[in-house]
Amino acid sequence: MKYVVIKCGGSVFEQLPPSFYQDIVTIQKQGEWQPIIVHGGGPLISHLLQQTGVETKFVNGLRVTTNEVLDVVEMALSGSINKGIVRKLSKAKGNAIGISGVDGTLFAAKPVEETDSLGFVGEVTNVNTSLLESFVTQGLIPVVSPLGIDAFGQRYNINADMAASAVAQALGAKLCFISDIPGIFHEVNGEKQVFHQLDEEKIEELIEQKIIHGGMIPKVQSALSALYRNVMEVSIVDGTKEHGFVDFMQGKQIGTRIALTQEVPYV
Ligand SMILES: Nc1ncnc2c1ncn2[C@@H]1O[C@H](COP(=O)(O)OP(=O)(O)O)[C@@H](O)[C@H]1O
Ligand SMILES: CC(=O)N[C@@H](CCC(=O)OP(=O)(O)O)C(=O)O
Repeated sequence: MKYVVIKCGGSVFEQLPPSFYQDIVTIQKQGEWQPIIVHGGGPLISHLLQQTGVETKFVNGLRVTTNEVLDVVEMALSGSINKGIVRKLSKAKGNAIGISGVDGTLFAAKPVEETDSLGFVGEVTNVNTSLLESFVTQGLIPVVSPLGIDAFGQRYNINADMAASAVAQALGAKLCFISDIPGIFHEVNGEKQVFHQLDEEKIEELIEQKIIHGGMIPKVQSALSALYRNVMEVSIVDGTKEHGFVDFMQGKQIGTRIALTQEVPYV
């Protein structure tokens, strides 16, 4: 079975055309590629936290997550957003199942390395691929919210780009990040110029120059770790454009494609 993991960013939900969901259903029904959606929802989480008067802070694109924040993250991602996507796919005559990474230990998780100052921010240590495969075998499109769980039942908030990358790595899938920008760009004389292709060296340079910043940092890092481990193709695609996902599937030049120039050290 060939899989394509589609990561839908919270930044773009409101702007996605109905054709986006129809295209996913069409690809699934054609049968060659099985879509799996992993979604974010950062803006809704921030909005709800603001409404409840809880402070929210990001470090290198990752949200500092206390237990209080976790409650809101779970409610927003595994509730409202996850079920909203399932309904939209259903409206597009698709059959989807919405689950969180906690269900069936889809995402076994541990605290992210580097720092413990991020609180309950996790990274995926294992993906329960047989669970995903069993849904797909039944003709369902999995829609996954990025929370994980450890052996002690502790839940973690996982950046959705990192979660999508982990799924793509586990399945050897293609990976498509759907976001609200035309691709990774820099500004030249006030005009946005999109990089159509980037490799690991250029990405490092752009992060150092702060041209890549904020939420784009975990996205490019997730893209690179996917390419180092088993993922054949990664692009960042503009979800606001009609049929961007189909163009990606057809290998057209669209958004920013990330590709390695150096040899993959291991697969
Ligand atoms: N060089 C860059 N090119 C494009 N977007 C960038 C760049 N650097 C930072 N960004 C930011 O990254 C955002 C996309 O990441 P994020 O907010 O996490 O979105 P999503 O919810 O789609 O994952 C863009 O909206 C933009 O503000
Ligand atoms: C640890 C961490 O930062 N988790 C993210 C999870 C949601 C997410 O990644 O949403 P987007 O894809 O819309 O950015 C957060 O709390 O915002």
